[in-house]
Amino acid sequence: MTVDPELLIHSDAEDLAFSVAGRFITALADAQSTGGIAHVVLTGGRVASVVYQAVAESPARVEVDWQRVEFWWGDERFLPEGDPERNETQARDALLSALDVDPARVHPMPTDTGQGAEAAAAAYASELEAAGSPTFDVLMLGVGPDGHVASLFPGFPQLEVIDVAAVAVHDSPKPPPTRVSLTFPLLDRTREVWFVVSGEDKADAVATALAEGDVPAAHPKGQNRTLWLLDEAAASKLS
Ligand SMILES: O=C(O)[C@H](O)[C@@H](O)[C@H](O)[C@H](O)COP(=O)(O)O
Repeated sequence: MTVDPELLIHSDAEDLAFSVAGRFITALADAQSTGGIAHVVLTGGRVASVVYQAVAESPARVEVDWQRVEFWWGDERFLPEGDPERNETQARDALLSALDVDPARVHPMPTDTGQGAEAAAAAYASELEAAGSPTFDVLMLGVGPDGHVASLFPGFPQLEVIDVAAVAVHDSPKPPPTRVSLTFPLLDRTREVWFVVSGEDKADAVATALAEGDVPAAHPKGQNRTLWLLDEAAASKLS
């Protein structure tokens, strides 16, 4: 059963980032209090990076046992290890390096070692299965101006894929061109889906998605909650 989206609108990008950081810490602490291990799915992009920084700098981070958090990614730019453009690199620099995480519980999508993005996607699907195909506690998503989420872009065939957990994406309209992404069924295998969106350039995509229009961001729904965590600029086209 999925529930209607909830909107929380913040004055600006900084207020949004600090609010999401606090919510993130609380959600992980709550998940640990009931289930022991918390599973979270990270996203890429500028807004996410600011949120990660705010988490890393928050005094409240001590509320979470970071050794008992499993970190997954919703998508990845398919690049060599350590490439600054990888979502993994961004998350390690802004968040993970500041926390006492268990390296065995950090699951980046494969780097480009010449094996191809299809093999990387299959390997990630296998890693998720080997981990017991967990339901994620929190899945964070940025939203593109075109309404993409993760690396699921409007009009791309990956939007229709429901029989595998992860797919390769080529010719992405957002560089770099080759990516790996979770599919919609995996994005929905989540207790709480959070869309974290800032900026006027996203306002049309936000309004279209919330009106159940034809954009990828209209699809992901949490099993318990779907939160749209916005700043006023991103919410400016909502009636
Ligand atoms: O690999 C990526 O770029 C992200 O996963 C992508 O889905 C991102 O979250 C959105 O494009 C929003 O990015 P911004 O926050 O930078 O606008």
